[in-house]
Amino acid sequence: MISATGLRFAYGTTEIIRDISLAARPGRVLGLIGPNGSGKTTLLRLLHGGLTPAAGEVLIDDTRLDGIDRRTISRRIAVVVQEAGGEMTMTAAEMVLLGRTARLSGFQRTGEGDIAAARAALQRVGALDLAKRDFAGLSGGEKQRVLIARSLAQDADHLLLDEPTNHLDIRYQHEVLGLLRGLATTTVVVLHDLNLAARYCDDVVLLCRGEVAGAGTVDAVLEPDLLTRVYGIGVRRVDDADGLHLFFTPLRQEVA
Ligand SMILES: Nc1ncnc2c1ncn2[C@@H]1O[C@H](COP(=O)(O)OP(=O)(O)OP(=O)(O)O)[C@@H](O)[C@H]1O
Repeated sequence: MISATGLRFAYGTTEIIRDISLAARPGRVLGLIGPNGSGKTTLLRLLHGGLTPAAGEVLIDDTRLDGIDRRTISRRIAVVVQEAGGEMTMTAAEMVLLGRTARLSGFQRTGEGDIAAARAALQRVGALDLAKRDFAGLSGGEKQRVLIARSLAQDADHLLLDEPTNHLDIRYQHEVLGLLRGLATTTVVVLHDLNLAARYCDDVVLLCRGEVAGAGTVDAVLEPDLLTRVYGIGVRRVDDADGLHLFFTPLRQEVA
């Protein structure tokens, strides 16, 4: 479980996160949604210790995050962030193996079991055929799947992902999010696509200018009036046997 209470964070004098509290539970997917610049990435970084809050606290299974050493954090929390991996010279399989390294202690080296786990993770994201390819030479979507495989190989009990569907084609968007949905981990995912959030998240936190504009189940938060207020776009919602679906229409602009 990941819980945060009264989080505040500022870049310089500009407060970006204003008194945010949330709870993410094992076996559930919590979506962080909200307009550009509303603070989703900043909040995600606060949740894995990439940034330190000015106030408030983050608990990982009842232990304060700032009291857990870096090594334990990197074993227990797997993170998939935007543009990770850079131009490092390694194969896709080696990139995924890095997820296993986080689990090893001291002078332990990766062994047969780690290689098998890395292969299994690549297979789960449909990327086993990329194993021997140079990571830097992969397409954006291929890299993204390899990085998700790395986080799965880590076998952490907490999984945080920043826009994991970025660069993925429509099939892999659904496959990857469907895969996340089936995990026993505590999963927190930043998503822009509200229909994907509707389908694959259990709960969502809707951010607006660094504050929580709505939090709860997908059904409760993805309400047209609230979404129109936060995003400034017309929203129509249709609920059917397949779940809830949102349709968007630009609001008419008043021209001065
Ligand atoms: N390193 C930084 N220094 C100064 N301001 C920053 C920095 N990183 C982010 N910000 C600002 O903090 C605010 C929140 O950014 P953040 O990336 O958390 O938003 P977001 O909701 O993830 O946005 P997006 O949907 O566009 O990815 C934005 O106004 C952004 O310009």
